[in-house]
Amino acid sequence: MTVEHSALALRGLAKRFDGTIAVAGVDLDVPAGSFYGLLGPNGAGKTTTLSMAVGLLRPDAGSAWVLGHDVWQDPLTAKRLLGVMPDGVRLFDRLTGAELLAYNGLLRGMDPAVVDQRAAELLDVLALGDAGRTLVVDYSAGMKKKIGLACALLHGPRLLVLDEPFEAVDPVSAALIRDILTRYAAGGGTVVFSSHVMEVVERLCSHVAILAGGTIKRFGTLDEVRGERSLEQVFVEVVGGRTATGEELSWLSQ
Ligand SMILES: Nc1ncnc2c1ncn2[C@@H]1O[C@H](COP(=O)(O)OP(=O)(O)OP(=O)(O)O)[C@@H](O)[C@H]1O
Repeated sequence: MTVEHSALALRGLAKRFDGTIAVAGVDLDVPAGSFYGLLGPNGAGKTTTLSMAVGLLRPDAGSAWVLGHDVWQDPLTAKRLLGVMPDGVRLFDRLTGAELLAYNGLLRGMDPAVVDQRAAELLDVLALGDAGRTLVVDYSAGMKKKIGLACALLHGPRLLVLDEPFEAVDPVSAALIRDILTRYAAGGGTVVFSSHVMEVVERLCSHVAILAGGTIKRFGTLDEVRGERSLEQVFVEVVGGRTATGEELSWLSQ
């Protein structure tokens, strides 16, 4: 697949922090219209890869393109097409949800009337309308994920990149986020998200990549990657999980 035909294309992305190689040369093509899950254990390099892919962290080497636009050479065009929910949801959190959405929309140069209308709809659909004057800093973890998603969706991006959107989210909010993402993808949008949760990835994704030790170990459609097995089995095999022998921690038995 060529860079022009992918919603997101990564070539040779690499990043080192002091002595640690966080990402060791990632190539990936995310087809337009796909729902792409990036799986990996803690420390695999998911956040670092996605941050470089969306223009938040400058790579040591490599390039990223959003719908054919180079994220680092032409960031304005790429970022217009892109909605991002970063890890840890770095938000301006001394604002209410409505204020935060207004701030985001106006920063993007959107018409204030459109921002107001979309913000009200997003707050309503994401069940954040009742939060009223509550500041985002006082939101629960799940509410912060939802307002982060609302900020990412506000300008109607063609590609959504979400870092751990389901982490620390209760089942009701998770179902809501899933529904919104499914609708977004059905409407022609492309979603890339990182996760440790196999069940969510298996349920939602058309494509999956497994990242470990800073490189992509497997990628393809969900069926190509898991074959006859469960995604969890493939993941554990690829990542090299440790199996308990039963002899450790014997002092835990009464
Ligand atoms: N700012 C930083 N400074 C130093 N080391 C970092 C920094 N960011 C990430 N690393 C290191 O790079 C590696 C990859 O981290 P990264 O956060 O990308 O992994 P991850 O797959 O997102 O992990 P998790 O699932 O735990 O969030 C880790 O070894 C991490 O300690």
